[in-house]
Amino acid sequence: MTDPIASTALRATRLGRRFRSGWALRDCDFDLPAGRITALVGPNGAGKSTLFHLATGLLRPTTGEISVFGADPVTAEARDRTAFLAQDKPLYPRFTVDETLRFGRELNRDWDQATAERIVRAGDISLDARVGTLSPGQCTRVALALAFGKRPGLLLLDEPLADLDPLVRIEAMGLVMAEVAERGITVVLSSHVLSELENVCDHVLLLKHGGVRLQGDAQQLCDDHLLLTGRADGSREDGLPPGLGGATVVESTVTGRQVTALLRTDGHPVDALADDRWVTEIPSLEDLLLAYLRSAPAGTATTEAAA
Ligand SMILES: Nc1ncnc2c1ncn2[C@@H]1O[C@H](COP(=O)(O)OP(=O)(O)OP(=O)(O)O)[C@@H](O)[C@H]1O
Repeated sequence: MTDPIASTALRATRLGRRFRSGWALRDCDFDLPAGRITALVGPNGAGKSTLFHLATGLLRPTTGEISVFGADPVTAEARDRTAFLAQDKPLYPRFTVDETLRFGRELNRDWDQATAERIVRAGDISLDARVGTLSPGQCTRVALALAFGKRPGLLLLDEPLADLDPLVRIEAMGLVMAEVAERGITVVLSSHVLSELENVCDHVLLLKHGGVRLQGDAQQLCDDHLLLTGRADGSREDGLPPGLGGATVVESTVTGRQVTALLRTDGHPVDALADDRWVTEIPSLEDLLLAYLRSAPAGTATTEAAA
């Protein structure tokens, strides 16, 4: 039998963090599987950065616990295995690239100089260049070289590509994915660009108002839902037909006479949708995440002005 602790990279139990302004995270329970790429999604202020800071030991929980491969994030064991990259990459502009990598080598016992140099050289960046003279895309590459040079088991990426133009962004994402695939690194990636997550992530953690709203295997979550369109039924306010059985309405929008809805069915057939008035399909990951991000608390419908 697999050891559930060994196969879990990041685990939170009743995790909460309060600031003066209130709770940033509250009562969060989740397990992020090792060797997978998790999309960490949530609206502004949902608590994503707070979660990264708790996972790296930069912040301590107010309540509950968080562990990295079973260890407290402030321990050397956890720190050695974790690399963290945020949008504001903490590089010293006066250092050369070579000095920056030397800094990484001195701070990390298990440093992989060959990988770090390869990542830098692949971007045509001279080791003698001063960091302050590099473009944002080149700085990202150097920051990624530092992160991968650490040989991390867990790579935490807090919107590290947000300031890059689309082409550089695609290139940087390609670099991350190639390195991750080669080494079986666990990744938690936060991004507001949902279309980008679809191709790279196979697990999902969606936060809203400081709580876990959705989590699980990305494909399974899509399979557990139905995207539905059809002519609004007059018998319910949300335009959906009566008799949806055990299905939960995540979001429904009535536009004119048309209703679009996302239902959680957990794979069970819904008889009320069997007739040809309704078109149903498995949602894409982007459709699924958007519906949960937009949705009011369970069961509330939104009605848009008639077109
Ligand atoms: N150091 C801090 N001091 C006080 N409040 C904070 C601090 N850090 C975060 N918060 C508050 O905690 C809440 C969650 O913030 P957090 O930055 O974790 O959200 P986020 O999901 O990363 O948002 P974004 O997508 O905008 O980056 C917000 O209300 C924020 O104002």
